[in-house]
Amino acid sequence: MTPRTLSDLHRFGYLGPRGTFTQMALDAWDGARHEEQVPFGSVDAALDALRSAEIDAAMVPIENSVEGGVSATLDALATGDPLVVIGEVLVPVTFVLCARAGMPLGSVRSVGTHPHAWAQVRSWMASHLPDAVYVPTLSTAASAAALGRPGDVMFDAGVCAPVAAANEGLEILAGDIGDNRAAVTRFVLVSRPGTLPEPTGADKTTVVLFQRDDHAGGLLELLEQFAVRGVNMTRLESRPTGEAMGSYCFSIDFEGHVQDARVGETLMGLRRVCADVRFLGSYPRADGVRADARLGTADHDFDAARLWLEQLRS
Ligand SMILES: O=C(O)C(=O)Cc1ccccc1
Repeated sequence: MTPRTLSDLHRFGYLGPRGTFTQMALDAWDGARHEEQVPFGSVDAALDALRSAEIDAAMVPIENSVEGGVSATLDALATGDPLVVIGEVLVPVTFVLCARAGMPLGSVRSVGTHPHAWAQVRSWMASHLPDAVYVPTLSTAASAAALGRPGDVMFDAGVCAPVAAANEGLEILAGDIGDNRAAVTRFVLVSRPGTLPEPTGADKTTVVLFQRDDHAGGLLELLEQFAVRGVNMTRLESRPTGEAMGSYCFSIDFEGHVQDARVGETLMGLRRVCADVRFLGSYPRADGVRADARLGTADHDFDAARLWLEQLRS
């Protein structure tokens, strides 16, 4: 199979509608700015469209600096037909409270937004609208779109990005209502296997690990595969597999590219001790931070050790 390159991607799906933070991430991705952008109502819908080749790539939220992992994305990537991450984008998030014209802040009884946005404005809501009922929506921009449509809506106000409120001609009741001004969300660009970005020296790799069985030291056994090869992890989450109570898999990001010797050795070690290792891609880091190979873990150290062993054997 000829490997696809990033320039072969032309139809980009994203968690919509227009005005989501995910669309901002897609706009920030150079290769997508002048290509077709297709909004989807949910992360699952976007990833299903990718699996059925309706689109070439999909931008989805994966992690927030305040709220942690986006379970819908982590679970959709851990199961089903394989997909791979080919890039990441970091977007600072700023929330506004908006409503149809003529709705004073004091009359707001219910607020619609995405669960991750709600979690990030909880303190502001507790002090300004303590009795407001929360109504979950599929995205932040979906709450603004509902308020912008004629007819009844399920809530009085929405929490979204300023651009989503402007798109729908809504009034801003309060700006910058996030509890943590430094909140950043990480989005990943996902494609089908066959696209593997070249190593840059500042890369990340994502895997999901499924253990063989539950035993004392089982997690340690996985972690030591990274430790002994000097591979630094940047995210570790356990997610239920859904098979039985207490059955978990581990979703892990770590520094390095599958082409790096220490990453290759780590993956082989994991393959030996796990029931299954799902490779979810190697891709350039959004922050460009280069990984420092600890003494004895650079590519040439592994090459020299292999040569030494070959000499012993001959
Ligand atoms: O709903 C959106 O706008 C999204 O892109 C998902 C999301 C929600 C809250 C914070 C960051 C991303």
